[in-house]
Amino acid sequence: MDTVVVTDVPRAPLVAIDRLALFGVATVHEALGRTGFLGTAHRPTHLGSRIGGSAVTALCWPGDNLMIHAAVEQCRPGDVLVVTTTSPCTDGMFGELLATSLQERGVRGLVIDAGVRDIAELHAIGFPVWSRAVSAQGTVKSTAGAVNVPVVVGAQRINPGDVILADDDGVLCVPRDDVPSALERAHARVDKEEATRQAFRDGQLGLDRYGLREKLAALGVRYVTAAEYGVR
Ligand SMILES: O=C([O-])CC(=O)C(=O)O
Ligand SMILES: [Mg+2]
Repeated sequence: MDTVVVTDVPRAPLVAIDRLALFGVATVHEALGRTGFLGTAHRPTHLGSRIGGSAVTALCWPGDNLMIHAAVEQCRPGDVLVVTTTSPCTDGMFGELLATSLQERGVRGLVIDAGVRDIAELHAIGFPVWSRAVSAQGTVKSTAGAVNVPVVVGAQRINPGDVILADDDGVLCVPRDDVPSALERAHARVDKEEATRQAFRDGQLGLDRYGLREKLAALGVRYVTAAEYGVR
């Protein structure tokens, strides 16, 4: 591993990130052809939070948060810190003190492929975290790692400067170059969903709206009465 701290990573424009974040994780994931989702392991400490920001990455040794401290210095307003470890770890590598430091730098939240602690205090200061675990287990500050190198979290490779979206549905990575097309496609999807929502309110069924009756027939699904099926 290169033990480096990479500075001055390019970011997407904040106005574009903010617009994308409003759509939410599920919509942007669908708009991108169902890509970018980190998986189900990262759960929010604060239900109801929805954030978007540019990734600053920290690659740490398990049980060692030295590189989180190094990463804090690289954070700018509108960033999201993404922390992972060189081997699996659930220790509470991050808590309210680090969150206070990140908040002071305008960071919007943390995604950590390890544990977090001080949950009550994180709630009190309003700093949202998506983590693999909650754990009081403390850590040391001893081993060199890296800041702002590409990392893999869950199923995704995250490059520093990629856009991270996070809400109650989980965490999504949008490659920085894909932000303009993601915005366009998310808009189109929202318009389509609004038309579908109205149709459902008006009583139309998904079976008819999506042409699924024909699909069921083609798949050989038969309709039988309860009596025919032997239901009393
Ligand atoms: O200090 C640590 O190692 C983690 C923590 O609890 C905090 O940031 O408040
Ligand atoms: Mg603490």
